[in-house]
Amino acid sequence: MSGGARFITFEGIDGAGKSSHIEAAAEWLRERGHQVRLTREPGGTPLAESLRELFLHRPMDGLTEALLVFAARRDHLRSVILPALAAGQTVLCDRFTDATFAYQGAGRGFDLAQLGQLEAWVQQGRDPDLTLWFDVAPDVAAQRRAAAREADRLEREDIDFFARVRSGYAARAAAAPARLVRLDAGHPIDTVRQAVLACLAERC
Ligand SMILES: Nc1ncnc2c1ncn2[C@@H]1O[C@H](COP(=O)(O)OP(=O)(O)OP(=O)(O)O)[C@@H](O)[C@H]1O
Ligand SMILES: Cc1cn([C@H]2C[C@H](O)[C@@H](COP(=O)(O)O)O2)c(=O)[nH]c1=O
Repeated sequence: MSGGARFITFEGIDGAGKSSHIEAAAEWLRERGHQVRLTREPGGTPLAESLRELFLHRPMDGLTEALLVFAARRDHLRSVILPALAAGQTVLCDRFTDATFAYQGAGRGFDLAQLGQLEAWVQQGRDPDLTLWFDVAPDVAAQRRAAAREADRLEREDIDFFARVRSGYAARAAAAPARLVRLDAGHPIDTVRQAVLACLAERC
């Protein structure tokens, strides 16, 4: 195993296709000697999974959303992510704090400086080493979601909301270009998978 990125997050608007690629990424890394821990946000611990259920299905405002995801993240970090990294594992996480800036920040209009304070307080500098941002047009993502499943509370938001969330990801990518890699998720799924594996080959 080479000594590259070990905390890797997968991001994008709902329906971009990121979850479709995490298992293949894990398999590719395992074949190269990594011990892989797969997890997700909100969630990843019993407490955080309980918060996820509330988050996805109960009505609440943007501040409550932000506080809930950071509470879940605190439990997830201390119980799962940090111990796994300390044990030398590679952590693949389906969403992390970029999602909070994109959804609660750009999507809901929550104050970005306040989100930055929560980020610093909860993470104490532990950012992902690498983030794969699956970028796709909101109308394409909406078609994929409609064909795949029933919408949860967030997925019932309109196209304008997802356009703002997408712009939130673009802003995060512009602010951290060495960490956040944009993949064009509008391509066919096999093409996207090749791009994911090429990125891992370069960075892990
Ligand atoms: N490149 C692609 N082209 C066409 N369909 C795709 C592509 N990638 C994924 N899909 C399909 O789109 C649907 C949504 O994919 P997936 O659940 O991976 O998205 P997601 O970004 O993880 O969404 P969410 O974050 O809301 O869970 C699935 O039915 C999946 O098979
Ligand atoms: C971490 C995080 C997530 N969200 C939103 C994004 C999605 O709509 C859901 C999670 O569903 P998924 O199918 O597991 O992707 O939660 C958010 O708004 N803020 C966050 O910080």
